[in-house]
Amino acid sequence: MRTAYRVETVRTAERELMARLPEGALMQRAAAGLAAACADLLGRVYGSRVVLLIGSGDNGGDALYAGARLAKRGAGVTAVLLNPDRTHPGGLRALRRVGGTVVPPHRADHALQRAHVVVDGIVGIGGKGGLRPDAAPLAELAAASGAAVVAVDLPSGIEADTGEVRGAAVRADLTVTFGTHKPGLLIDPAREYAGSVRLVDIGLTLPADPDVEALQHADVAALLPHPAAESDKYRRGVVGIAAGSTRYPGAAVLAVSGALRGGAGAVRYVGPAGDAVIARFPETLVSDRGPKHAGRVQAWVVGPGAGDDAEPVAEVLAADVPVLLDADGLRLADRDAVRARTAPTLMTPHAGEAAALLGTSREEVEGARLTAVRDLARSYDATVLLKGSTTLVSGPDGGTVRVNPTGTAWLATAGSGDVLSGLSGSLLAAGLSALDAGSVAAYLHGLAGRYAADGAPAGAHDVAEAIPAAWRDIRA
Ligand SMILES: NC(=O)C1=CN([C@@H]2O[C@H](COP(=O)(O)OP(=O)(O)OC[C@H]3O[C@@H](n4cnc5c(N)ncnc54)[C@H](OP(=O)(O)O)[C@@H]3O)[C@@H](O)[C@H]2O)[C@@H](O)CC1
Ligand SMILES: [K+]
Repeated sequence: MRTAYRVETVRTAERELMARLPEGALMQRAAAGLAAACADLLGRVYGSRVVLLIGSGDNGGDALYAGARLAKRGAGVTAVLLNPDRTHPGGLRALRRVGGTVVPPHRADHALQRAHVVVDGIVGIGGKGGLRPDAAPLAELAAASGAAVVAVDLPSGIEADTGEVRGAAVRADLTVTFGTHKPGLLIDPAREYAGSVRLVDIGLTLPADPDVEALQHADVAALLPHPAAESDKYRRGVVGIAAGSTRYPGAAVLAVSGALRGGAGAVRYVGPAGDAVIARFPETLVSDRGPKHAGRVQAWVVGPGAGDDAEPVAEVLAADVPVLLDADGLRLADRDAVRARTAPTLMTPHAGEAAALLGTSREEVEGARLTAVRDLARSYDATVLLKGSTTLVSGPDGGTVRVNPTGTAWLATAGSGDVLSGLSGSLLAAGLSALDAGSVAAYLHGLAGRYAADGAPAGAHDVAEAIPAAWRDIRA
């Protein structure tokens, strides 16, 4: 599991550790890790040219000490001081002692143009808002220089706690972060600014519950349902799919295609697209009566391509089994009926649907995904999976939020959400909690999307067909 903690928690852990260590020890650990990462990037340190962008806090201190370590190994190091009077004094002394040079911001251009690596020590977890006017031009020069940009702790200008980007920010190729990931390094739009992320262990002791976590292969492998010897189809779970319409029969077919690959023992389809479903997947149990009379299921999926009929949504919400609400189902569901449910509910909106439910704009949701997913989960007392560039899953309490690490831009294709809802519903029927079903489905779906695309466009049905390969790889 990859975990991320917000700034307040990092600060507390930092204070506890600092009290037990000699002064400055923590910063030296950070600087050593940072210098090692820069050295790896440079390949050959001796004779290389490194430019440090230095703000007035400890983030700048880390960069200066790392610069001193590189200068000791023969790099030419130039520090650009944004605020000479408030520069970390020990770091500056260390750099000067080994021959590092210092220039003011208006003379940074020349050094930046010749740099191999630019180290962004403008601001770290002490920052608020986008870069200030004195720092923003340096970020632009760094981006234009062609040098590799290494962010110290996080790219300056992003919001560490939320992944928001509220103004100018540094675009890094590599971020060297200390003690723990910060939520902003895992969540878009900020994640895009971080490049690849390297974690340096500085010995922090962190609480059990992170703010954000990302499942890794081994976590998903442990959660995937596995049939026992005595399993029959009912014990493995039956998932009911109430989806599709005469206008959109394809949504039903795609949701069923996802459901068939999600571990449930059987898929029951209810709705007007039964003929299309049977033609493609003869193993489906098709019913032409409403969800209430369709027979027993262990979980329902309602909504993909369903049109305007609110009746099946209401019937499904009244069932005492886990329910997944997607697409039209989200629009047609009565909020109080969702809140009144005792069995788990999993809602799977994309940003536009989430915005409609929250009464805000799509841009607002995309810019503040972590806040949006938590707000929606609390407001509906449901688990919410917010689809998008970084898919997030929040439980009803808005506590630890899962971020999916396998997403790919190729998944932004028509019908891909229908496959995801069928897959998630199948995992719900197989007995996973709503949080696990949503995050495991997103993980498999993302991986399947990568396999299906393999560098070229792929349709939603290709993604569904690649799910078994993703599943096998995770279990391997
Ligand atoms: N935690 C740990 O365990 C460890 C932490 N360590 C390191 O310490 C870092 C935190 O250091 P920190 O607390 O000194 O704050 P930091 O990020 O340097 O920023 C403060 C300065 O930035 C300024 N500023 C603010 N907003 C700005 C903006 N938008 N644009 C431009 N400037 C802005 C602000 O200005 P002011 O408001 O004071 O005028 C103030 O001067 C942390 O990220 C890590 O690198 C490691 O050494 C060891 C282990
Ligand atoms: K930084």
